[in-house]
Amino acid sequence: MREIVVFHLGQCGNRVAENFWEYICDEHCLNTQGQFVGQHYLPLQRINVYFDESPCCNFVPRAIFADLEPSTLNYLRCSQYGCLFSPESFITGKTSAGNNWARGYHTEGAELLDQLEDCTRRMVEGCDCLQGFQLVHSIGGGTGSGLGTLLLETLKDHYPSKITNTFSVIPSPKVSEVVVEPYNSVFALSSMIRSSDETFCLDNEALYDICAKTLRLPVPDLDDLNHLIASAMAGITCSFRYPGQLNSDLRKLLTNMVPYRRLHFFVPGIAPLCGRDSECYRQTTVPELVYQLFSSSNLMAACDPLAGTFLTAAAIFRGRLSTRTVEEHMSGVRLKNQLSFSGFIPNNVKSAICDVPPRGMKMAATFIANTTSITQLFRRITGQFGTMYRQRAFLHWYTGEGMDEGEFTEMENKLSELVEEYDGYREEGPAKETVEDDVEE
Ligand SMILES: Nc1nc2c(ncn2[C@@H]2O[C@H](COP(=O)(O)OP(=O)(O)OP(=O)(O)O)[C@@H](O)[C@H]2O)c(=O)[nH]1
Ligand SMILES: [Mg+2]
Repeated sequence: MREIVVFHLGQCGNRVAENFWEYICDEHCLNTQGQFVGQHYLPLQRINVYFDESPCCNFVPRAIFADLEPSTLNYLRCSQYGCLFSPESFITGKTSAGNNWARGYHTEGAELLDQLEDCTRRMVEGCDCLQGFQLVHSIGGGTGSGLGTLLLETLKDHYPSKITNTFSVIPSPKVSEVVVEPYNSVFALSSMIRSSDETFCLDNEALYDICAKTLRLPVPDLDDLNHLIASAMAGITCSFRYPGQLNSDLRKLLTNMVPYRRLHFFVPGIAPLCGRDSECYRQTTVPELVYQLFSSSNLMAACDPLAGTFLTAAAIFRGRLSTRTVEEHMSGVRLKNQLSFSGFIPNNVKSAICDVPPRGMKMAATFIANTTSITQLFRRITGQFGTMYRQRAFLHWYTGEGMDEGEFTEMENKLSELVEEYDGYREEGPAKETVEDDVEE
């Protein structure tokens, strides 16, 4: 079996953990104790990807939870699924990194690294054939961002042949009022260009807009955002968890989605969109799912795909659907749409069907896009970074933890180079006439 070890770091990472594992347990028919209560064999077939089977025949998530402050982990332990997790996989410090990347990377966070490494080694030793690591964290704070960066770099050193995949929550002023988040984000992102192989950008800005505009929630809270994140993570990991051909493990995902090593920042999307307490607001059909997948209001990063070029894309449909209908509509989008797809990567839009729909739905779909329009998100963050840095604002919090000013410029430049690289692959959209011709056909 091809196992994955999952890390949840910091407040955000551990809050998302609660939703994610609840979702996964539900899909694989595990109760809150990790006992299998299903009727069929299918949910068990690849359960080893995310779970270890304990001697008492229950399944234990192969996950490690760490935070510099104890409260988040205590909360997770006391949650409905709290006793599912092994007590040995919880690692805490005494006080938070105070939204300071440098405290997570250089000082306080670094002190937890040994424990994290030990715990990882134990888990890896228990694996038959580890495929890689997944990290769930936010990049706006101190622990998930700073310790997360440090952990990714350490994993790359110790396990160079394994794949590192992150689910990274990008900060937005719509959700958080902490001013130094652009600093923390640029530091984390600039390291992740090398230390992560695949990054799913979960942008609080876009998630907030989905809640407020599409789901019409009057005051979206973090649980609402996390519900969307968990749905996307379940959809993305569905191809690892159920038998199938497309992107069936982390390496295949890498091969299909990353044409250039550094350009591995993906925009996920899901359809239909549902709130955590509400049924999906209408029945869907395949054409509608496809339409929604490609629309910017369903994407979980605030960027407009019309403004960029798709380098690669993958859509995973769930439910009992006809392959032909799905293929027809997917290729229809390519032809009839104003969207532009990279001309020099043939077959860069892939789709697959998993027979098992998410609980309570007839059909659903998840989208993963590697699009040059992700630069809109990077520009937003570097813009905020630049404004503060030119004024030398809040620098002492970082220099006090051992950073020097040169590092600020260096990391800002790394991210700007990445943006330029993406821009280099942007192509002009299809000419107006060809679009109209295709529609008439
Ligand atoms: N979507 C989502 N975002 C969150 C959540 N919790 C925090 N955030 C965002 O994450 C950023 C702050 O990071 P945290 O995860 O709270 O920080 P941390 O990793 O615990 O680090 P320190 O508290 O500084 O030690 C802000 O941008 C928040 O908006 C959550 O549950 N869901
Ligand atoms: Mg915290």
